[in-house]
Amino acid sequence: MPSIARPALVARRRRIALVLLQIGGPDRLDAVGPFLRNFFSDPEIIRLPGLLRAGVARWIAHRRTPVAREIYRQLGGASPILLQTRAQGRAVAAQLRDLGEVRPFVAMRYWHPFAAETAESIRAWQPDEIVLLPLYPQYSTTTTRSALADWDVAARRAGLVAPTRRIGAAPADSGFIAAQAELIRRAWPGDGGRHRLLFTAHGLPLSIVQAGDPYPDHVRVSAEAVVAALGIPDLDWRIAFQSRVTPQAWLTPDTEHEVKQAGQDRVGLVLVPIAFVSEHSETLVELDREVRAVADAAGVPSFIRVPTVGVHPAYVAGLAAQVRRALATDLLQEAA
Ligand SMILES: C=CC1=C(C)c2cc3[nH]c(cc4nc(cc5[nH]c(cc1n2)c(C)c5CCC(=O)O)C(CCC(=O)O)=C4C)c(C)c3C=C
Ligand SMILES: [Fe+2]
Ligand SMILES: [Fe+2]
Repeated sequence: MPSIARPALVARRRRIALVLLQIGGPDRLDAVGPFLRNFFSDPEIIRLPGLLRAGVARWIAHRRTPVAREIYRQLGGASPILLQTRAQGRAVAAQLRDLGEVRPFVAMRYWHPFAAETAESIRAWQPDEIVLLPLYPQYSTTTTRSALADWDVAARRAGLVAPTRRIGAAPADSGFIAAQAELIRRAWPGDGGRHRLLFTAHGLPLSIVQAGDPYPDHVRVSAEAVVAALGIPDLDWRIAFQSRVTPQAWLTPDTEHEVKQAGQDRVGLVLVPIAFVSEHSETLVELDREVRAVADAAGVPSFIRVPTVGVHPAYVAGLAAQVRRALATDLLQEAA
């Protein structure tokens, strides 16, 4: 018997676009210059009026380009951040299948895929709802607020009309903390020597902190939650800040300073990159090569760098739970 085509009676499943927001990184060496110009043109990063900012951005980017090119050359010419962010998106979406068709998208702040490109792809897919998930455990005006503002412009230009929910920072999210603590336990040396746990977070110019940025407080909240989860009696732990890239005063203590201090104190170091959730130039080059070389020169007896949470099941489960909570929130309530 020939089969007879039947009209589709199945209701269309709820379509949810899950948008992961991240910094982004150059995908080839020639992209390093334009990537840095985008970085320093962000009004949240260089807080000067338009024309002046454009000039300063070009100047700082020009000065930084040779250093950054060398960093990305050591990574094989490109940042691995996009591949990892995509893997995180797939992992979170896979936990949300019962909600409907959840499709992960990535919008990067300073390199492709830009928010404008992602917003166009989302418009073509016509979701019923959109959830914005900034991949910054600690809120900063320079990261979270900048990414959300960038998204808003892109979404308006693309004519996105689907209801949109945004997930806030969760520096003590139980999944993030459990994942980080588990990775530390796994890396902790069993040699009986003296060790110091050093939480290292991306730094911030002091002027931005003095203008009210809550980032250093959030970093402390994350570190204290991890220390509590570890439950190691008399644990020697500290927080430091890395990645100073402009001549202004930045948050202290500086990571390299703390590494030299560990050399003087003759304690081994276990470094935890607490503000990054994937591997990229800041971890693979700055920590694993540059900071490690400082530790060797300072006579630090042992140096261990804990991996970032990546697609750790506890972290992914924590993110999925945040998405569920956001979707269950009344949009009016969210706007309030
Ligand atoms: C004034 C400059 C910068 C501020 C403020 C800043 C804040 C900030 N950044 C991250 C996370 C990442 N930054 C990364 C690289 C990077 N950051 C800056 C400058 C500032 N960041 C530059 C110029 C660069 C490029 C690399 C370099 O020149 O050293 C990255 C890695 C990107 C990649 O390689 O894929 C991340 C991630 C946070 C969390 C943060 C504020 C809290
Ligand atoms: Fe940065
Ligand atoms: Fe850096």
